[in-house]
Amino acid sequence: MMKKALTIAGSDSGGGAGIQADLKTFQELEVYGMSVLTAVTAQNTLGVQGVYPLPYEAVAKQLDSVLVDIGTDALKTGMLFDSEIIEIVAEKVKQYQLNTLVVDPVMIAKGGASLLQTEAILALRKSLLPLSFVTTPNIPEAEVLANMEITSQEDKKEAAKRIADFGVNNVLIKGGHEENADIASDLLFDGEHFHTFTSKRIQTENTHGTGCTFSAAITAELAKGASIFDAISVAKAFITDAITYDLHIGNGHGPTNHWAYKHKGVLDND
Ligand SMILES: Nc1ncnc2c1ncn2[C@@H]1O[C@H](COP(=O)(O)OP(=O)(O)OP(=O)(O)O)[C@@H](O)[C@H]1O
Ligand SMILES: Cc1ncc(COP(=O)(O)O)c(N)n1
Repeated sequence: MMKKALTIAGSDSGGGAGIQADLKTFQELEVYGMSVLTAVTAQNTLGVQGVYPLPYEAVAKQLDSVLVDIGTDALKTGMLFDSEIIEIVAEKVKQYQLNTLVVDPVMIAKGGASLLQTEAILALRKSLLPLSFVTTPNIPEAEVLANMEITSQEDKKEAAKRIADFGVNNVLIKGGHEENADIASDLLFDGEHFHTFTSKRIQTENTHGTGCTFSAAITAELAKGASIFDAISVAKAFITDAITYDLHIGNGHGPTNHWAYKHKGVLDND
């Protein structure tokens, strides 16, 4: 039977990040994709022109509709906007006993627009992280969650441990923002050991939606029953291909190519 994955996130009208990136990734990795919208953004490759949160009732109702009838094998969160939405999601995760929760703690879009109110950090730490199987902060997000600066590999390890202390089983700190490195290296702390997942760093402006796509790929693989290690390995290959075959769409930071992982052969022959 086809496995199911749910994303709880914001809409990116430009199609590169948010709900749209998640559903494209679920489709490519062959799981049945479902979505609960938290907010609509007016967004393109140049930035975010508007943010419109949905009524709280709409978020709760979408969750009930999906979970009462269809259920899910894994779920992820992206843009959650404020603490009230975080509390609703946490309640529903408990109510429906959902164990395979991936929290991508989206805070700020590339151009600087806020996708999470500052007051919501506490709710993220106290209510959602303790219910999570894995969280995938980038470096600035890890700094906020762990309440420390990260300037070295040792700092990264310390931040991962501090975030794990909130009660999340696996912490994966992504290295996409280490722009001076010649590799893109992500650090996993599984509560006991550290592992790194590394690829070459690709020189491109077209990295809109990398974080969303990466966490969606992890979610899809977990839904299919993969271990955390195998899920991250596939997701790393998926995002590396998606960035390698980036799309030159729009006039700013273009999106990645969700099609590339499974269709490299066709793209190479183009
Ligand atoms: N230029 C790059 N070359 C190769 N891999 C990259 C590059 N940029 C990011 N990645 C990889 O993409 C994944 C997402 O990481 P990143 O740190 O960019 O997430 P993010 O900051 O949440 O995304 P965004 O920058 O889109 O908000 C990670 O596996 C990271 O290593
Ligand atoms: C609706 C929405 N959600 C999330 C992101 C962050 O995207 P990313 O960190 O993957 O670039 C975004 N730009 N828009």
